Amino acid sequence: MAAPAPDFALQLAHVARKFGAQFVLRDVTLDLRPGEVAALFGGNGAGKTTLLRVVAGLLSASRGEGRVFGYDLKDKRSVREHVFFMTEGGGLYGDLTATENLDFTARMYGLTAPSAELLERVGLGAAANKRARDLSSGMRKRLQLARMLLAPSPLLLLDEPFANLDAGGKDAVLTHLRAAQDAGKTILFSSHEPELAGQVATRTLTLEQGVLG
Ligand SMILES: Nc1ncnc2c1ncn2[C@@H]1O[C@H](COP(=O)(O)OP(=O)(O)OP(=O)(O)O)[C@@H](O)[C@H]1O
Repeated sequence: MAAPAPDFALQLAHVARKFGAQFVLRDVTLDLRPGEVAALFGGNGAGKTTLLRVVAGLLSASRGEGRVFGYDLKDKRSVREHVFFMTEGGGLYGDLTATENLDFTARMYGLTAPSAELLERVGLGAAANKRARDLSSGMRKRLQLARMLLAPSPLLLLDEPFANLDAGGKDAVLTHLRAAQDAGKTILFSSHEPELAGQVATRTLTLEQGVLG
């Protein structure tokens, strides 16, 4: 691959990933420019989460190359510094309360503790003192959304951000994704909900047979 090209938020060239003998990703090539919002579709087991994990620096590619803001995917430390990866449970500490989880996230990024208003913004004001493990699945998703609002990372990777949310939660995700888009962030998110995803995505991608179309 050519020299780092930081005018791209993400570049993937012929990325493959296998588990055992099975190739889940066969040949994924993708360029995302800063500010693009890409929705990633594909049936169950198509490899969406696997692709997000490769981009997040959590899984290595079996073949191919990629860069995040010019940093080689193999330079996992630099990649992780530029990426926020939102999954339902990832990055949450079950024993800590919602407030403590956000304080921890803020410290991780070298920020001061966020105000209680942040939890209000995602509809979790009443659950501030509940431990993460005692939150419902949708409430954990909202807590993840609050973590995303804190993260200074320029590339946001979101695994099914609309799943397990009620109508208000889905609206909150849309609102905050639009705000992140307005702030110039690049976003790649997987979804099974084309109607919702289409309200924010500037691009749609589909994974099928390990190839991106
Ligand atoms: N760590 C792993 N070890 C072995 N196989 C794995 C591993 N992670 C994922 N897979 C397999 O890779 C395939 C793709 O899984 P992945 O979770 O990426 O799909 P997905 O598109 O996100 O699916 P869904 O829409 O159902 O969430 C599946 O067959 C899955 O079993």
